[in-house]
Amino acid sequence: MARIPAPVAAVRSAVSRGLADLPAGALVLVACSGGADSLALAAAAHFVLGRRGAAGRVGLVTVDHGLQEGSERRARSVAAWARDAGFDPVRVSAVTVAGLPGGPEAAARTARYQALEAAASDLGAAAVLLGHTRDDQAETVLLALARGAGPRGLSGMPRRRGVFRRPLLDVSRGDTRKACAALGLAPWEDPHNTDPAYARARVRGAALPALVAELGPAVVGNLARTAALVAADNAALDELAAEAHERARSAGGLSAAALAGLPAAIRGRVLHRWARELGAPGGALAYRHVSALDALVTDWHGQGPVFLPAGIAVARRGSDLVRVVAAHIK
Ligand SMILES: Nc1ncnc2c1ncn2[C@@H]1O[C@H](COP(=O)(O)OP(=O)(O)OP(=O)(O)O)[C@@H](O)[C@H]1O
Repeated sequence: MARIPAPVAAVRSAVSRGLADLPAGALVLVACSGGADSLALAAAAHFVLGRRGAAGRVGLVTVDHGLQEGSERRARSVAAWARDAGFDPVRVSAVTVAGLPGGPEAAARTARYQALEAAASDLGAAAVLLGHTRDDQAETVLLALARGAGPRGLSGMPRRRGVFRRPLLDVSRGDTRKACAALGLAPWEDPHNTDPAYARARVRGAALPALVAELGPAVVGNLARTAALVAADNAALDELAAEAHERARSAGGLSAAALAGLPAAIRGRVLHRWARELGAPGGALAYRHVSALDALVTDWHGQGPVFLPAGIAVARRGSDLVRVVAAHIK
């Protein structure tokens, strides 16, 4: 029997581990752009679930963002390959990106995840697989470090969230490419991946290779491992903060005395949670907002209210932090 090339085996075993808990007969969808990562993922999911016989069901969804010349053709050709290869069901989801908030990259991502979630729910899928690799995770961590993101950003992409799973977070991009080559699959090259207009493309093309050249190839895996370690710490601190938040509630808002006794890492999280609860949107709530709230607790000298995004104001009244409306601000 011919030996299975090592990169093919690496991708298959990662997928097999990532799907081990799924019940027999559950439908798994692969989110496939046609790029090397998700093509290798699709081939591996097909193999792994195929071995389960009638108990393994694997479909494929490809999203047409309609942003690039030829995107419809690409989506059709990924779908045609999938049907030939035996994926069932196969769906092309066309989305409208214009009008969604954020830059073009963020808007495309939002539209894509919505379409994938909708496909999972229409088709009754138990999981949607994404092809993010160890290299993608390392890039995410580096970008998060560079913009001063806290532990939430440094946690990188989760292995699972809702219906989504990322079974390739321990597999290198080199291996997904080699797996495609070994299987005779010709991946689509996304021009955005090398377009220097995108920060991620510059990290991929220049920043991370420079770190690897200076510090050695282990940097990529080490950055990805940092994400996993920080994610575990962060989850534990979030849980402690949720409990501390309940204890710090007072009739009017939050008790400054209860907050003052907390470690800074927990206090900051409680203040962040409370600001979200008051209606401040997560994306707009920044470090400086939470720091200003914190100063109402730890550096109280009669300062005025703190203004949060979405027109929310918080002031200290006696020993409490309370939400105030503009008319009551003195
Ligand atoms: N147009 C699309 N249709 C379906 N799934 C997509 C699409 N674009 C991205 N995805 C999913 O999101 C994952 C991450 O995509 P992204 O473009 O950020 O990274 P990538 O490393 O270039 O992935 P790939 O090599 O698979 O294109 C992909 O691996 C795939 O699972």
